[in-house]
Amino acid sequence: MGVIRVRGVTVYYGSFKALNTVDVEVEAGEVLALIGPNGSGKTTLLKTMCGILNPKLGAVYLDGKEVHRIPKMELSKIIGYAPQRLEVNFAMPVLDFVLTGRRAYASWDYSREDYNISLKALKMLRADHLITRRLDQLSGGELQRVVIARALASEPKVLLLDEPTSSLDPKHQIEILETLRSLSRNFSTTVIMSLHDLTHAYRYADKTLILKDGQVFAAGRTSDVIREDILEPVYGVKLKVLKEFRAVLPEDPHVL
Ligand SMILES: Nc1ncnc2c1ncn2[C@@H]1O[C@H](COP(=O)(O)OP(=O)(O)OP(=O)(O)O)[C@@H](O)[C@H]1O
Repeated sequence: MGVIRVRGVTVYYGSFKALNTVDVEVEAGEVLALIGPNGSGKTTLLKTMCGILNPKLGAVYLDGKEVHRIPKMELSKIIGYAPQRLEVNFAMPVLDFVLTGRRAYASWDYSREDYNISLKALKMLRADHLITRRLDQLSGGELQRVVIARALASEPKVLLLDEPTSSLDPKHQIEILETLRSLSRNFSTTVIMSLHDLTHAYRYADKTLILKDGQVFAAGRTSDVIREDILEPVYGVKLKVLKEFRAVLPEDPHVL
């Protein structure tokens, strides 16, 4: 459970083609990094994978079933999505918000188990001290951890995360990436995340997909894809892949 196959997916916003015949396969328990410049289609691909957007051509399959044919409630138990931007009532208390990740399980009210699982998700994200706060009282990084906790609260087989580390300090970045990796290794959770930090992709992803202008520029095992000759034409900057540190850095033009 948790196998994702994206086949020939083409997505339009009006007449603009945001994704063009994208193919990718992710096995259960794998971590896939989606990388590429701003506007290359990462968010669009994540939203298509979780059924928010409909492809004009092609399809996304989850364990062999077309995602758009799976009833929304059933799908929300299998796929957890942590968006980059939230569209919610920001006056909502943190715990109530995380509990919405359990909506598909609740009958008419949340059970003790729903509360316990939500609290466990907040603990995993080191955010349980925030349960009495409201969303509008949180810092950017605190809110980001709470949003990821909600995605975890549905105990999904597939986790889709849109730039999960973008607002976090280095310690919380590493903690979240380690948590995601341990979910993949220990519970076979499939993790698909868009990232701008190429070092994070290099260190934490089994596979990497590079998007450029809505098309797959390169895809495969991360060590085969994170290469200077592949990344430089995508980003249009000189980059150094430091294998011994498993890091990717822009070259400093001021160092001769
Ligand atoms: N609702 C929309 N209507 C029209 N165009 C859109 C919409 N959402 C995104 N786009 C366009 O589709 C393209 C892909 O956007 P997307 O958000 O998927 O890129 P991204 O790779 O996630 O970018 P970023 O790294 O900046 O978050 C961009 O050119 C964007 O302007």
